[in-house]
Amino acid sequence: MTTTPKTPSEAASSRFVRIQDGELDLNIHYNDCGAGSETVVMLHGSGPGASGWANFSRNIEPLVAAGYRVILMDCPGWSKSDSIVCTGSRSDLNARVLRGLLDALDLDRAHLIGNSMGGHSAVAFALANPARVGRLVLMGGGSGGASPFVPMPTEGIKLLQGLYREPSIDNLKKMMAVFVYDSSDLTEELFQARLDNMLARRDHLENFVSSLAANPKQFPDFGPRLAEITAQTLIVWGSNDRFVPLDSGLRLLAGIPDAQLHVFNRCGHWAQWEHADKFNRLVLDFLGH
Ligand SMILES: O=C(O)/C=C/C(=O)/C=C/C=C(\O)C(=O)O
Repeated sequence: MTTTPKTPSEAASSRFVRIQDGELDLNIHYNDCGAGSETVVMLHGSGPGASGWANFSRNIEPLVAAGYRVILMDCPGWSKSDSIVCTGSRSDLNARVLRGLLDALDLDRAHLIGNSMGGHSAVAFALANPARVGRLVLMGGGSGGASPFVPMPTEGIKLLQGLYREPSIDNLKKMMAVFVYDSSDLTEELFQARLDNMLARRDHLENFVSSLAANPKQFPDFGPRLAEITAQTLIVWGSNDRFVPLDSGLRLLAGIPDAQLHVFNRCGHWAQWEHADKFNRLVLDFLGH
């Protein structure tokens, strides 16, 4: 009889690692779930109060049950990881930290699933460490750069930056209303958890604002380098994404040689949450399970 691997709780899977690389010396938090010969790393988005565990709450269990080891890395400046002012490319900073984490865990290679900033960071990692990437899944992100169709910064990013500057429940609700297609799915419990996460780390909020002031373009445009990506790539987007518009996904599709794009209607910036069941099936099929 086979037994389905169980997903541990956040507390039971919570770990820290110290990453030292050149001028970087950071205590980084991650969750380590499941066991398997293949590892999937999930990288969260850049919203205030985001974390790997919160961004991927609907996706961890199916991957663990399918036999993957799932690692959720909290990027520097989010959740229980150390805070930082980032004056250069945040995508590349996160990629360096991820390389340090994989080294510390003795992992040569992993599949990467990145949401928004996590997608930008996954692409930065794939460009710098091509041999260490299995397959790439990019949702609502993968490269910075301007949209020819939508005013930039987008309405969602303006609300996100406003929330960093004035972290209040009203500003959180304003941002979340634009974040997903159907905001009736958002519960008071979810708002409260997110607000608690934000307010628990005011240093992260202040450092994000200082980072933006020092360098408004935290996520560089990888457009000219996308053809270098050798990993098979699944791009997933919501057609109603008001944070990072769908044409960014089309640019990734045009640039990454071995890529496919799946677009959900009635979906905003959180495809892995808004269409979790279909998203999980897509990803498991793409990864080969
Ligand atoms: O500015 C960008 O290109 C990226 C924006 C984000 O990463 C926004 C992400 C928001 C979340 O995923 C969140 O959970 O708040």
